[in-house]
Amino acid sequence: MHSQTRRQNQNPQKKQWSLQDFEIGKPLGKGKFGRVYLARELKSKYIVALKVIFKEQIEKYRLHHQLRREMEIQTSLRHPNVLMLYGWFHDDERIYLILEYAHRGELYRELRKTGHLTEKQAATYIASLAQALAYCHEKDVIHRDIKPENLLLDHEGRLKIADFGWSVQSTSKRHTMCGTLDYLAPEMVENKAHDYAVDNWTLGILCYEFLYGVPPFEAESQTDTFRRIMKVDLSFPSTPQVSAEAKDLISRLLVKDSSKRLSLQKIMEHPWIMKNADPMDKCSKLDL
Ligand SMILES: CCc1cccc(CC)c1NC(=O)n1cc2c(c1)/C(=N\C(=O)c1ccc(N3CCN(C)CC3)cc1)N=N2
Repeated sequence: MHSQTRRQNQNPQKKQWSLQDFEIGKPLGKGKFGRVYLARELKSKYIVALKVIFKEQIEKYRLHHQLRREMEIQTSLRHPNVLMLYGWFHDDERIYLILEYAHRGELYRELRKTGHLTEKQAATYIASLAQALAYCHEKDVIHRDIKPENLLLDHEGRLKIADFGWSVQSTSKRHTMCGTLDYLAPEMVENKAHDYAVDNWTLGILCYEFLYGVPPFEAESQTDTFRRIMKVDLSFPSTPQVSAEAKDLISRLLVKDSSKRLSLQKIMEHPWIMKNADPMDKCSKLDL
């Protein structure tokens, strides 16, 4: 029996999408394995982001298991700060992911444009990330690759975590190396077993970068960055002016012993977050 009809029979209610269901708009961005386009689903007129990934690239880098895992994980997650994967389809050369459209694009562009964020913006994004990660950890998902490039903003300035390419269903302790260096926690740098707490470390890195415009352990070479991470060589520049509460939160996250890092719950209750985060978890005041 043709695989299409067999799959159709297996779960009849599941819609089988195809390229003919969409009107493709402007390209929104491109990554290593493909591009993302604005698209409109013809019947519902619903706007989505269509991410096109070339099969040959996936085969070449032997990433089909990782892509399958990313899709299974992202389809199973439903959270206001996690970019939704509505569905997917493929043809001979390409795989198409039907993704939620984030109207304001990548957060790091906002960061590069303004140099650094205000304490209110930074606290709002860290609170959103802590909520999204608490939700992911409840579903046994460790993202492991939270960095500004993987954070998008919707039309209201609400943060959306995208690209679960490096995330894993945490059944056992993980050993695989991944992500760029600046965001790696010491236990990952040492390629030791690691667990959820790597995402807490990364929140500390991101909070620092939101407020100062650069990650805390940036260095000329990878070796120096490794060394600074392992030493937790953390220092706060005198400009821009950052509150003592913000520095307190960062110092409680960038702790080498992963068991001593502030928990996601404690982050949400931290005085700096309580005072500065927008309870509606969006920064609509952003002048984008
Ligand atoms: C293939 C692309 C890719 C590779 C790797 C990782 C990721 C996740 C970030 C992605 N992107 C991805 O999956 N994406 C899923 C997405 C998505 C990307 C997206 N929007 C945009 O990329 C975007 C970019 C710029 C934009 N404008 C810029 C100029 N402004 C004045 C107006 C607004 C508006 C929207 N919506 N869902």
